[in-house]
Amino acid sequence: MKSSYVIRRVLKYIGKYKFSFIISLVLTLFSTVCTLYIPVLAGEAIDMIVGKGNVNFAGLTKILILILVAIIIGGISQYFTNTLNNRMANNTVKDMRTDAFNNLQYVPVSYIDSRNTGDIVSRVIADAEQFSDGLILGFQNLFSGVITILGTLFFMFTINIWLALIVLVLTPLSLFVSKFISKRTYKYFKKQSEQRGKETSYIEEMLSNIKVVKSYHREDENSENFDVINEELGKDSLNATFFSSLTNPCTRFVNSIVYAVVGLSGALFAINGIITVGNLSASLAYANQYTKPFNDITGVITELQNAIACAGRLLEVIDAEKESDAKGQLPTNVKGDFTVSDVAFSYDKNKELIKNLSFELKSGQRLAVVGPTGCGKTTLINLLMHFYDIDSGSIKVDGVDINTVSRKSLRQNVGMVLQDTWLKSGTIKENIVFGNENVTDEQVIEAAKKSHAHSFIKKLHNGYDTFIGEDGGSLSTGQKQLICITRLMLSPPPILILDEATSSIDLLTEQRITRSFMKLMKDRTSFVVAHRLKTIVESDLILVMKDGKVIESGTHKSLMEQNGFYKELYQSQFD
Ligand SMILES: Nc1ncnc2c1ncn2[C@@H]1O[C@H](COP(=O)(O)OP(=O)(O)OP(=O)(O)O)[C@@H](O)[C@H]1O
Repeated sequence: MKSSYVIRRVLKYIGKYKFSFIISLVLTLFSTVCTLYIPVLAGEAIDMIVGKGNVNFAGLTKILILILVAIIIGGISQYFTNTLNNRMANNTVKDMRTDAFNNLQYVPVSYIDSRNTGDIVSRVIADAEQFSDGLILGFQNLFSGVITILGTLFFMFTINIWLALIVLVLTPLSLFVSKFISKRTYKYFKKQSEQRGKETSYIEEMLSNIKVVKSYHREDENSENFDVINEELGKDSLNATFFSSLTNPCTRFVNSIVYAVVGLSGALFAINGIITVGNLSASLAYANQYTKPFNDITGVITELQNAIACAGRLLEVIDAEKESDAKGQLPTNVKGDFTVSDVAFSYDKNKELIKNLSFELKSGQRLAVVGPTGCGKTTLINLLMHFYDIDSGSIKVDGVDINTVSRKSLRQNVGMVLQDTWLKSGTIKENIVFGNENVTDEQVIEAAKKSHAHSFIKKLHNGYDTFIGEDGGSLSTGQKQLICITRLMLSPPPILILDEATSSIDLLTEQRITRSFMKLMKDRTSFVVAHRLKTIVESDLILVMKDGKVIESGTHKSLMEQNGFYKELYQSQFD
């Protein structure tokens, strides 16, 4: 994404808070002018103290009151500016995060499938956070820095044109030093955060695979790999700290040069009566703080460049193209007749996967899809659910092409139980009633009894009120599937899809799942992706797939009689 485009888009988001933005700018102007005016007042005060017995107390009191007022107004303005800036930056980032998350709900499944989930999460969380930090710093330092430099020069020119010119001539030195330091500091801080990211993901990867690590005796090698990453992080952190700690001494050094030159020339002017002692003192005060805003501005500019890069990554998620959808609706009482005609589909358009797929399933019938791993069973489910668009052919439900109806209208008629179950963190009951909130406790228990989940749920320490963490917590794969089946049992849709759990579940739970799903499937059109063939012998139609193609189809009996791949597969599981 081009920086100019990102800036335009970000300004559009900030535009929503333009009222706060304008107030913040006005308050910054107030606080900076107040701060800059204090040396002038202090100079005037000094000029009122001429010598012993020659002090203008009345004028001095007035000036001291003015200084106090300037300090109070400056302080209050700064407090409100900071509050407004923080609120604006947080709200802008909050709006962008909301847009990104909302857009992710509507992007095609292929968008998520083809990307690293960790990367998407990092864009919405970490990049947004860095963008917010950059924005706050930008709001706070950029405008005030510019006003401080212009204000300082303005006040100095009004005090004495020659002293002001000396400061102006020394400006490039301030610019050069601050640019030199901030460039290097930024470079090493960036390397440090990249390296930190690497170290975090390495630790995460090793801890989440600790059993594999131990079973392959990789402990020592892992420690060595970690040492290399850690060493690199140490070096980058040291460099970053070194350059950032140079900021203060270098700023002071340049300031001291400006201060010394202004002090020396000012003293000569004062001796010759060109300026007063008060004016000299005011000029010295300005010279003393002249370099700081240059540091602030250069720091902010590098920080803003980083923030723009982060905003660009976030905007890519916000702008990701939404899935197109048809407007049509399926009839209200879907029967569940399926006609799949000559369907072709591939994820990678150069690598053919499903071709010439055709079958017909009448309402209430059961279809089982079997075949070796990677043959395209889950892909077929993806197509039936319209998660992916087919390349050619047609899929019709009750005679209506699914391409002509909205995805929601299709999916609300389909209940799915996948191997990767989706459970939210909450109680068992909350997970069962999900999407069906108006049901009673009795209905929940009745559904759980039907799905054979009741017996294990009641043994949990808090029964239906047991809290399960994200992704089912400590429940087994089979138990999670039983909860999902119970969820469907509460109000079963006319079409069902079950991707059977693999060998990771015990035989008893598997039998329970099969029994409960059989109950659910009664009189409903259902698709079962079968891994264990004995569960599908009673299916009305069995599709045997290999390399994306249906190589055999029929009932269990007819397929066994064909003496082909199915028979081989079936026998291999029982021999
Ligand atoms: N999102 C995707 N993008 C690209 N290729 C994919 C994607 N999903 C699956 N594939 C590929 O498509 C082929 C079929 O995969 P699919 O998941 O349908 O197999 P499967 O029969 O369900 O396998 P299993 O029994 O192991 O679950 C495989 O070669 C797989 O690598």
